[in-house]
Amino acid sequence: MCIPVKKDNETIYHIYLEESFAKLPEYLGMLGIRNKRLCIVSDSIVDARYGDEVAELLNDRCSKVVRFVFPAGEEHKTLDTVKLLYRKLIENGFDRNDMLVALGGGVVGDLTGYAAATYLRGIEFIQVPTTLLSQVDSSIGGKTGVDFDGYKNMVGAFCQPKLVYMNITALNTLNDEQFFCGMGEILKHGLIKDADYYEWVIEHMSEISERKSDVLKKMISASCEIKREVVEKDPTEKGDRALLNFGHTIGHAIEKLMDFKMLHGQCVALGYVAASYISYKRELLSAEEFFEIRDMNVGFNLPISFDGIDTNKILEVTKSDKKMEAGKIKFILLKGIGHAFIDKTVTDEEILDAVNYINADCHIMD
Ligand SMILES: NC(=O)c1ccc[n+]([C@@H]2O[C@H](COP(=O)([O-])OP(=O)(O)OC[C@H]3O[C@@H](n4cnc5c(N)ncnc54)[C@H](O)[C@@H]3O)[C@@H](O)[C@H]2O)c1
Ligand SMILES: O=C(O)C(=O)C[C@@H](O)[C@H](O)[C@H](O)COP(=O)(O)O
Ligand SMILES: [Zn+2]
Repeated sequence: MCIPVKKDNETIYHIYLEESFAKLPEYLGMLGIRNKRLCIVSDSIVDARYGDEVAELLNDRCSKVVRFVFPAGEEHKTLDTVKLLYRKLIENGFDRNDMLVALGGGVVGDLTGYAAATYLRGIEFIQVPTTLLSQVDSSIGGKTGVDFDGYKNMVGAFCQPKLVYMNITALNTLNDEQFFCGMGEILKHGLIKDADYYEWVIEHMSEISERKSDVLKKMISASCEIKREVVEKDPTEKGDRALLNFGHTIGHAIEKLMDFKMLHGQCVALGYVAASYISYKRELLSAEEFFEIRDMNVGFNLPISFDGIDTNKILEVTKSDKKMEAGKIKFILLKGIGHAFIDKTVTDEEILDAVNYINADCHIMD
């Protein structure tokens, strides 16, 4: 399956859904990519599983393959890691014609994309996403970047990949916690844009949890389509791309304050329960809709509460995220399932109330 992503009516890259890595050289060939130096960037876990296989496949296609591997985990999505990658590229004589290959989850993809955007003022890169989250979300749309002082994605650039190649069989080696993280962004896609898709995902909960490949294929391609449509219309987040940030305003604050012990997809899922709570209190969501959103997190092994962080601290960090405009937080709310909108009128009291709702230490959840 192939999904073209366009800019000004021209295809700028394709997203391929495959069942192995085998076709990667062929698609690179179709892009005219040959005799370049390639640097495969991976974290330690992905490199150990897939690094040799992918390097071997790419060997025939290029003049040199080097590998850059960093320790797995969000805490390594930093400028320090990017610096080590720049050094590796310089040591191996990488010039503007050469290319980076992001083989891994969203951490690898965001970091590699940022290095590609900045090394020699920009070289090409491709995304080979290996987690559910990166296949449905982070590999598409060209948001690249790293965290800074624990603040999420504070340093970054928009930089589009030349190709997104996903091997969905790689999802079989993901552990359950990481697999269900991807469901946070998938449920988000349904909640902000497509009520029918949201209901379809819920109806297929057991097949998804069992990782039935036909169902996963349908779900991944549907989510990729939703993300494609949003980023094509607004590639640099001047407007409606911000809808993809549903759940992230509070989610990013929790992620930081938990020192990345809670995973991105889990924090997003918690963040959208809080945002949905605000929507419910404003009577934009019915009680039935709100409780369905909350309870589906349980169904997909996603959290509905956290503990150990002060609610006021979350409000403070929320206000340091990127989504501030003229002192107001750009909040994403729902007006019914499938319809998200940007709202700049959410008050501190509403945020505190919503965060208290998901804060297990406040014991107000029924
Ligand atoms: N750029 C964007 O648009 C965008 C969108 C969503 C999320 N993100 C970012 O993505 C990151 C989260 O991505 P993630 O959830 O993929 O996390 P991740 O990259 O940390 O990967 C999760 C874990 O799974 C391991 N792993 C990866 N593929 C595997 C496989 N096939 N088998 C076994 N283990 C595997 C990794 O080594 C890692 O330990 C966050 O930094 C988030 O901010 C970016
Ligand atoms: O692609 C986007 O745009 C998104 O917002 C997707 C999010 O899932 C992703 O986590 C993104 O990195 C968050 O963007 P940020 O600008 O708030 O860092
Ligand atoms: Zn996200």
